Amino acid sequence: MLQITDLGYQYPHSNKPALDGISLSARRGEVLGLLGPNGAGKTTLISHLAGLRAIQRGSILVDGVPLAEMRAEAPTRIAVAPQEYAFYPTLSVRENLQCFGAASRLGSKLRDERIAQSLAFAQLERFADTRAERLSGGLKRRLNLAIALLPSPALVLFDEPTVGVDPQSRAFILEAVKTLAREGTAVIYTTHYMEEIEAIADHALIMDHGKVLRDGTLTELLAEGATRLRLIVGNMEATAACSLLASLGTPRMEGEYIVVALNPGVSPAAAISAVENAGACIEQLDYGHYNLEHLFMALTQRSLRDD
Ligand SMILES: Nc1ncnc2c1ncn2[C@@H]1O[C@H](COP(=O)(O)OP(=O)(O)OP(=O)(O)O)[C@@H](O)[C@H]1O
Repeated sequence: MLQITDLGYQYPHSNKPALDGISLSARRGEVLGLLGPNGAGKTTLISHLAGLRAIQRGSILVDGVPLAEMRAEAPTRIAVAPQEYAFYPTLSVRENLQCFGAASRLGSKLRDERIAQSLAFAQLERFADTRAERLSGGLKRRLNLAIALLPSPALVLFDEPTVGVDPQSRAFILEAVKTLAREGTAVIYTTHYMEEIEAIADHALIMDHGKVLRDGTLTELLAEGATRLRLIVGNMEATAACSLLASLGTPRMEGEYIVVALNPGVSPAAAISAVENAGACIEQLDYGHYNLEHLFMALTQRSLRDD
């Protein structure tokens, strides 16, 4: 549905690109999770899709048609549910939807139908006559969602939609996003919360410094983590053990532990033998597979939430 190829973008007066050759595709019926620490380039990417930036390098195609052309013909096919509240605070929920419905150029009959459907989807019927500014944080996010869905977009971009919402609304939003994809919409979902990606994404893309570091189905990405060995060695300096293990995987220190992501085909037994054959003893050991957080940290050397 959406094909981005080699997208590059550099802000004026900046000395490095915010996007540096991003390629990705999003499909109908699927959630693409976009993960990246602060400054990775997520917002710059989304603002391209929202039509707010002219393409400097590369291409964005929607069903084979260049984005700018598609936007001119059907401006409401792509919707953005932004991070910030995007509604009129002094209008009621229904008035907001009427207002955005008119702006989307929906005919009056279709508009009423879509308002009713969006209210129902976001479960805001009870609050239809409440002024938007009186809603709780979670309900405000749901109003953002209802507004984004009003024109039945084919692609919806969510920019960290659960930041600062209560757990109940968060669960509701995640379920709504999944339902949306199941009903055939293409969804791109950016977040700092790894567990949200694990809960709802079909594909995930990890980006940093304007580049894609990994792209794959969730199963592929989690399998890629290879075996992760965590150990404490005795009779040998940890730095020496790390140098020894560097031929079998990627070691790093995590507190008193050495954590090694083993290279493909290297068994935990081989790593243990290597350490023991060099005269060290293993004082503590456990091993398992990466979760998305481990993979993310191994790729970016950063935590998602170190901001
Ligand atoms: N208006 C701007 N002018 C110059 N540089 C900018 C501007 N906006 C963003 N940048 C830079 O572009 C890079 C990508 O920023 P962007 O906001 O797209 O990242 P992000 O992944 O959305 O981060 P966050 O999670 O903090 O929203 C960063 O290095 C940032 O400093």
